[in-house]
This record gives sequence, C-alpha cells and structure tokens, in this order.
Amino acid sequence: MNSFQLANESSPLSLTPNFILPEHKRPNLSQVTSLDSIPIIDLSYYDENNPSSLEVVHKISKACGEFGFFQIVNHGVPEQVCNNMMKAITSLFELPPEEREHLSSTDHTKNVRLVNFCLKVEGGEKVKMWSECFSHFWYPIDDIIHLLPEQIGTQYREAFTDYAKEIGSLVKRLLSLISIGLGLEEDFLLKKVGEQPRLRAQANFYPPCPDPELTMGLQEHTDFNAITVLLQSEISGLQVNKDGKWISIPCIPNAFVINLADQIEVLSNGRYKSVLHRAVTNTVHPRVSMAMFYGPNPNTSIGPIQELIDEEHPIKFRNYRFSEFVEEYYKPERTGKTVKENFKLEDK
Ligand SMILES: O=C(O)CCC(=O)C(=O)O
Ligand SMILES: [Fe+2]
Repeated sequence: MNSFQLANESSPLSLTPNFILPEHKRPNLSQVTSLDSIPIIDLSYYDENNPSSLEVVHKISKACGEFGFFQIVNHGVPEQVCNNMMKAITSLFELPPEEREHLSSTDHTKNVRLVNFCLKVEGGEKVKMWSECFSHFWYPIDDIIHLLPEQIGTQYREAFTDYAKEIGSLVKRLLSLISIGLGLEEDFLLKKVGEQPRLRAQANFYPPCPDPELTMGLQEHTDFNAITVLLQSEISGLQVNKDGKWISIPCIPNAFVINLADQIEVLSNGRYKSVLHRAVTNTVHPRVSMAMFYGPNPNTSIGPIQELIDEEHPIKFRNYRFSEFVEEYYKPERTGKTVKENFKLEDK
C-alpha cells in the first residue's frame, strides 16, 4: 500500500499540522522499554478437572493485579480463523475511500461506524489520530451480521461470524478463570457482565507514518467495557503503561492480548487494574488490530462486589448503572481524565 486516504478526507494522508501532537502528548519513543513485558500464559495447562491447573488461575490473577494485561497462547481458537479475520480487515481498509466514506460517522450509538478518532487537547485544537477504526456490534452474531452494509463484503461477514463465535467462548472461559482467581463462584463475572452483553468489535488500521514521534495511532486510554481480546498483525505498536512507564508489547504468533477494562476494575474493587494503553505508528508497515470489547448491558448495575470489600479493602467505587458510565465517557467536554475516576469514592 503506497498511500492511504482517510475516508473523510479529500487527499491522501500526509503529516499536516492537524495530526501533530503538542509536545507533552507525543509518544517519546526513546523512553519506551521492551525490557519488562506483560506475562504470557499458556491456557493449554488449564484443565478444570485437574487441580494443578490452578497455577494458570494464579498466573492470570497475578497478571490482572500487576499489569491489567497479559497474552495468551494455546487458547484453542484455530489459527485459520484468526488469519481469515486479519485478511478480511486488511481488505476492508483497502476499499476505496469513497466506499468507506459511507460508513463514516461521529455518532457513537450507530451499530456500524468508521471513525478517525481525535484527541481533545485541553485549551487547544483537536488533533487527529493516525488511524482509521471500523466498529460494530457483535452479539448476538447471527442477528447482527446481516445488518452490516453492502460494501462490507462476504469475506468480512464470513470471517467475522467464525471469529465472533470463537471469541465469545474464549471470553467465557477467561471470565470464569478471573472469577476463580478473585475467590468467587466460577460463573460470577459471566452472570454479572454477560447476561445480555453489549459487545462491540473494533478493527483498527494504522498506515505507515513519516514521523511516528509526532503522532499517535490511538491516544492513551483505558477501555471502558469489562474485558478486551485483541488480535494484532505481526507488526508491533501496542504499548502499555506500568507504573508510569510505557512498555512495548511484542507480537507473538497465534497469541491474543487480553486486557481488563474499567468495569472489571470497579467490580473487583480495584484489585484488578484497567490500565492505560496506546498504539504508536511506524514508518514502514501498515498495522492492523482487532479489539473485541466484551461489556455489560447498559442496564446492568455495577459496583464493587460485596465479597471483595473488607477492612483491608475498603470500598473504592460507588454503584452506578453502566449506561451512566457510558454517558460520562462520551461527554463532548471530556478531556484526558479517565472516566472511572469520576466514580471513585474519596479515600477515607
Ligand atoms: O491497536 C492496538 O494495539 C490497540 C487497540 C486498542 O487499544 C483499542 O482498540 O481499544
Ligand atoms: Fe484499547
């Protein structure tokens, strides 16, 4: 791919001033470390009939508390299903800009939308991100797949249908491992989050960028759902914040990156973390990723789980309806601050 044109722009992408971040928001790539990394967990060691597999539960629990992120291998999702998904996403972003433009929308409530995100800088102009993202609901898959517009061809529909079914089962397994790790009944989180989940998928495309130091593929954020399963192409770009430092996440063949999102942080009363992460660009290779967000239905009431509140762990967040959180997230005047801070209780 030589040049890429964002769907809502009239000329090929170039590093014009509206993509250039103010200095304090730039990625500062020389400070990023690859020495530390998020844990890699082999799920094939987990067997519910075998107590030694509690080691997997323990590893996940530790990763959730320390990093809020981990990678999983031998997760049981066929390689072919993942490859087909990646190919379909790549083809989608190869559609001519005028075809993608029909999908463009700034309305976050739309079932299907294509967006070029912006960063609202306090006291400044909006800065465009060096990426284009295509998102839509993914549950129940057989009901939503035919709602995708015509230009989303059969390659994407077929690949996505297979992929969504696999990820649906994988998330259920992960939620049960995470529940056990928290000392809860195995189906606790699934019941809480997954009765009638509201799930979005987001395919991200990051074209090569002439100067990755000046721009960002996706600005730092925490995910506001419950848990995210990320599939990335073999080009790295994801970075995770650990104790104020950025760590770059290596690409491992046939692995998924799992991250906890805000609702699990609240439900676990802060024991598990939803941490800041971002995507940076590179000068040579286009990069593709697919984030499958798994979150509660807007009517679900969320708050720290009773069993996880005690003298040593005083309650950290107030109760709310998930729709309230989402509303706060999309407030136009919102700038950098992560939304979960608004639901924190004062330290006593
Ligand atoms: O592309 C990536 O690696 C990160 C994507 C991401 O964080 C998101 O879609 O929320
Ligand atoms: Fe994210």
